[in-house]
Amino acid sequence: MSVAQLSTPETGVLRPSSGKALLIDGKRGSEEVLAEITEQVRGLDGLQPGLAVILVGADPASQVYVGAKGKAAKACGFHSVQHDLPAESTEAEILAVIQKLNADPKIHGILLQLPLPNGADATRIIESIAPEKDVDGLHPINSGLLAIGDIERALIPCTPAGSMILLQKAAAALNFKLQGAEAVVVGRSNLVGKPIAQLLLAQNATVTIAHSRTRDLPAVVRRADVLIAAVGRPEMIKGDWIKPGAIVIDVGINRVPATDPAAKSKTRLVGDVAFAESLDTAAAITPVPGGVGPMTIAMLMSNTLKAALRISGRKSGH
Ligand SMILES: Nc1nc2c(c(=O)[nH]1)N[C@@H](CN(C=O)c1ccc(C(=O)N[C@@H](CCC(=O)O)C(=O)O)cc1)CN2
Repeated sequence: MSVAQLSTPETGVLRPSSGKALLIDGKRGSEEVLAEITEQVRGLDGLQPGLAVILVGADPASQVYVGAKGKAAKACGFHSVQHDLPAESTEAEILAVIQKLNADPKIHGILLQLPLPNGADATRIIESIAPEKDVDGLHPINSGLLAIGDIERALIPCTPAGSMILLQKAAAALNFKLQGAEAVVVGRSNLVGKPIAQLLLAQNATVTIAHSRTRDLPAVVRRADVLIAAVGRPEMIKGDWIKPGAIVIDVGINRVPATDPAAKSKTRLVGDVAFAESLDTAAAITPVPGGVGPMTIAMLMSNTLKAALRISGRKSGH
């Protein structure tokens, strides 16, 4: 099924030709966000938002994502820089780059692409980023603001922020109330699971965070009016786990071998949810690719603009 063919200009929520779930179009959602940012930047007299992305090592997927971030930044009219560091860089070397960027008045947003090579821990490096330039929203100051519900002041991690926009679009299209809804988040990462749980709480949803040690995960998922799948395991959540009428936001982006031997690529992307199996049960679902992924990059631009406006004193915050 081709998502592009099914696009409806009004909502960005698409009706597929088979099954009954609406498809939530993240590509379209991201284009809307990026167009709005580009427009705002044109009107910023004498202020050019600046984004710096640090890539340590040469992971091919990370190289693609970092490249896409730079391209989006330039398309929005931002000043964009990329720092490529060797995989064997020491923590002190990465910290030295961050210190320079913290002090650089042309840079308003700093992002360390994750994961670091060889599973290295990024905690101390992230903590060295000036909180007002932490456009990934991972510094403890920003996660703390989110945890206390101060969403206005926090810089919010990009994937959760983008997921919430798609969820709200689907809820509006279905006349579905998030307030009081049972939301289940599968995955407890600092990048996605925990922040998205906080954002759902802020919408007055009743939130459960499930994870690899959760007892009877299928039963927990079956309670979900809103399901956020962020486990990073290809198609782990089966169609018969989905509650009829649920809104499903699939954050997983997993590369698996292609099933069609005639396919151009030897691999294909799938989410954490068995998509085809879920179409008849869910009320709305994000596809992979073309769902949450593109929103991640759009929300990074949104955070960079927000940071630039605050740092330059044009908007309050922090
Ligand atoms: N510091 C960070 N590191 C990582 C983040 C992050 O938010 N901050 N998120 C992911 C990777 N990521 C951005 O960094 C990202 C992943 C996927 C996409 C995307 O648009 N995916 C497309 C498919 C692309 C493809 O063909 O491979 C889609 O889903 O349609 C954008 C950004 C981990 N690291």
